[in-house]
Amino acid sequence: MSAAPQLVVHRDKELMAQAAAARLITKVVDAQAARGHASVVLTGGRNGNGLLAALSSSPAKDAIDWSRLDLWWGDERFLPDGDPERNYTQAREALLDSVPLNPARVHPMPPSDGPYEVDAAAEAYAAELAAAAGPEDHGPVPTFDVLMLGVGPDTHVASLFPELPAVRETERTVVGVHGAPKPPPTRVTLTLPAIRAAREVWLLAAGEDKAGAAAIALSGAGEVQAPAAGAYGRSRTLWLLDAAAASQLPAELYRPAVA
Ligand SMILES: O=C(O)[C@H](O)[C@@H](O)[C@H](O)[C@H](O)COP(=O)(O)O
Repeated sequence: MSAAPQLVVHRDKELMAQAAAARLITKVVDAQAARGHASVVLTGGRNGNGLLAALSSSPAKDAIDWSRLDLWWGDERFLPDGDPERNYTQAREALLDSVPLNPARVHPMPPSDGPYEVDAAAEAYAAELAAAAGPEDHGPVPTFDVLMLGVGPDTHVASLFPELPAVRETERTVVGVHGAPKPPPTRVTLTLPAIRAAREVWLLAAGEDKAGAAAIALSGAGEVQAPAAGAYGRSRTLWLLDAAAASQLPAELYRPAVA
């Protein structure tokens, strides 16, 4: 488990998206220089897609060798392929369709109109992760360089919602979710053990509606009641917030600059 979470607070959500995109470019470029490739887990939602859109418009984006980038997803809404509400569809629109990725290295979670019902889809994705893991990895999941998570106002991350079965999973790396409080109700999600295989976990929280969730998750809440509290990386856990989302943090965690 990494040390205590690090916090970076930006002026507003637009700057947070731009700065997080720049941070991701640097992280991927460094990983590719060090290991010849990089592995990133994307997240859905406004903050996650905002980061991808900011990256798409960054003049530095082609410092990344897109052909040597592995992309995975932290969760997916279990909908038909191409559905505009799928995280994969939204990531393609925000960035992926405009960069020269190697399709063999892009790993969307299965859609609902494929060969699997949701629990089998989760098993299939777990098998894909296990097949990509090597002897140097920690369990049946590749060691992701960066795993990004949007944070819900109820402190959910990926599709791990407070008190529901998925957040309590300690063995499987991917599970199906039934009855999610955030529509659509049926989803596929990485579990906390899979999330914790990442070198770095970045939690994205911008907007007033995330202030309570950030305060709860960063003030010692348990992971079942506050899943974001259980999301940490092997070497780093980084919260990327804007001032609005940081507005309820205890002073010992974040002291706003005097205006
Ligand atoms: O499928 C999803 O909806 C996302 O993966 C979900 O985990 C999202 O990241 C959070 O709900 C935050 O979403 P916002 O950034 O839109 O608040």
